[in-house]
Amino acid sequence: MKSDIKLIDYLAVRRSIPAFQMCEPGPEKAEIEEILRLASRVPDHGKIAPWRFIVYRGEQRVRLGEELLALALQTKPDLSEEMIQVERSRFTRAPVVVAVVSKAGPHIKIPEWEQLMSAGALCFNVILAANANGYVANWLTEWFAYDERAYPLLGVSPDEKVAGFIHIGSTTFPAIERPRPELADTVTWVGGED
Ligand SMILES: Cc1cc2nc3c(=O)[nH]c(=O)nc-3n(C[C@H](O)[C@H](O)[C@H](O)COP(=O)(O)O)c2cc1C
Repeated sequence: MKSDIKLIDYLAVRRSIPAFQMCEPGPEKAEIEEILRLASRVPDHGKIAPWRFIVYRGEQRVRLGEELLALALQTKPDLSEEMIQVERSRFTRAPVVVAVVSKAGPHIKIPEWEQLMSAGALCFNVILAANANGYVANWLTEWFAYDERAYPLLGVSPDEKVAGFIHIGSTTFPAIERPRPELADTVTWVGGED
């Protein structure tokens, strides 16, 4: 169900819901397309779209969990039973997982850093667009975002980077407020302090 909360009220309370607190339903294909279309309206210096999406849905998420578990066992053969279940369920906690993949690289005009930041902004915009469509979301990376052995399984090329796996679904858990930084600790005023 689409949210009609006022933007300023939304921003005042916005929170992620952890992936392990998610459940069905997730967005259908047409809703996912709407979420990704809205999210793509992100600042992008040079209009080069240095990123792309991979959408993981359905039974393929089970396969991915098993393959990630096999990789995790290669690294640590004595994984506890609890961690085996954690690895297995990496892609099944949420009904839909969207990878935001950065294609940043050398460009005649646009610094690579700016291309990476656009991918980060895109991750957050996927969260906003999912929330606007009535779903909760969570931006995770986890070990396999940084392990190139996992890239072929995930459909990521060796010259790409994973900016985030955005988990999208529903929840029965309330969003609990968390501490936020004090402005005094994060803002430097240059003139006009009073
Ligand atoms: C780039 C990035 C990667 C993250 N990766 C993880 C992760 O792998 N595991 C985790 O528990 N949280 C991770 N987080 C934090 C979660 O997104 C967390 O739920 C979120 O920061 C909660 O804040 P919010 O409620 O204000 O959105 C990551 C955050 C960012 C920005």
